[in-house]
Amino acid sequence: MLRIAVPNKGSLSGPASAMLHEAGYQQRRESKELVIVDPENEVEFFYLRPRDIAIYVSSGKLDIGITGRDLLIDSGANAEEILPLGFARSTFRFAAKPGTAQGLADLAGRTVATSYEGIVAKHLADSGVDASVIHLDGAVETAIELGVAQVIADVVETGTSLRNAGLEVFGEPIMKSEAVVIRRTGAEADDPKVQQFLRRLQGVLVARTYVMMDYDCRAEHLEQAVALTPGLESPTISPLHNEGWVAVRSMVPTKDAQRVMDDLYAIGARAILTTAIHACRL
Ligand SMILES: Nc1ncnc2c1ncn2[C@@H]1O[C@H](COP(=O)(O)OP(=O)(O)OP(=O)(O)O)[C@@H](O)[C@H]1O
Ligand SMILES: O=P(O)(O)OC[C@H]1O[C@H](OP(=O)(O)OP(=O)(O)O)[C@H](O)[C@@H]1O
Ligand SMILES: [Mg+2]
Repeated sequence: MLRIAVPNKGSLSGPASAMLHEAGYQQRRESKELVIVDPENEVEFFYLRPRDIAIYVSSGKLDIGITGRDLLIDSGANAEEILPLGFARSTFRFAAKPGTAQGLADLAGRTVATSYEGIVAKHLADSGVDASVIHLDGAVETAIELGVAQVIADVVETGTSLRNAGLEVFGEPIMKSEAVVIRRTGAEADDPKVQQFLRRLQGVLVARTYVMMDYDCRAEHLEQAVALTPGLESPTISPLHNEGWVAVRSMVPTKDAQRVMDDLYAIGARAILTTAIHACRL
């Protein structure tokens, strides 16, 4: 049975369970459940604190886990990212009161408050900056107002939390993060159970990213049309009863679908339809 760690709280928890559910796996029904078995899919899910997941996976007791890239790196655990999942996207940045710091050099001799001590200490050491780091569990934005630190390093998504605290980011982003699937570094790469699990999640990612597009066009416009809708491999072309016309079927990135439909219409394509993809294996 494949043993998988799933975040039990915070920004990663809901979207991770939703993705697993979409991939056909059973998920827990209430938030107090710690472990569930999905016998049909031969998988056991362990609901763990997001910060602990890399540690469990690196110990080899669990085969794979879902966590944040920033949490994985911060943990320093012997685990590696094998599939980015596209949710819980954020950047990790320094911030301070406006006008008090412009770049890394301004950190020298100051105190940085953060929940991600591992990332910050390494970044400072790599940059040769001598600053102190103080660990706080959360709500680090308040540390400056309360005089515990002059600078913070924290997760930034919309920037609302920083704005509310009267702070501004400075310097280059320290890293970009999103939810990722991880496994123990050096674990057997082609374990068929792991590969099947990854294919299912990749199927969800594709279903979320693409729509299926169908349309009819005149044969003489086919090359132009196909250039607009090249698909993943190559589009399917079928003859129509009306001579000189063909039907085309191709996968199109959802974000481009409306523009592609306009462009197809402009070259004379008609009956242009898009439909959602619910699941797929590439
Ligand atoms: N506002 C946010 N937007 C996007 N991703 C976020 C946000 N806050 C945290 N994350 C991401 O979630 C992961 C942290 O999960 P964790 O559960 O520790 O924190 P949280 O979501 O802030 O929850 P909490 O602090 O309530 O426990 C990290 O990968 C982080 O980048
Ligand atoms: O840029 P934003 O959209 O405001 O999002 C970023 C904020 O979200 C998270 O905080 P959370 O609400 O989880 O509280 P925490 O600081 O206690 O973790 C993170 O720690 C930032 O504070
Ligand atoms: Mg948080």
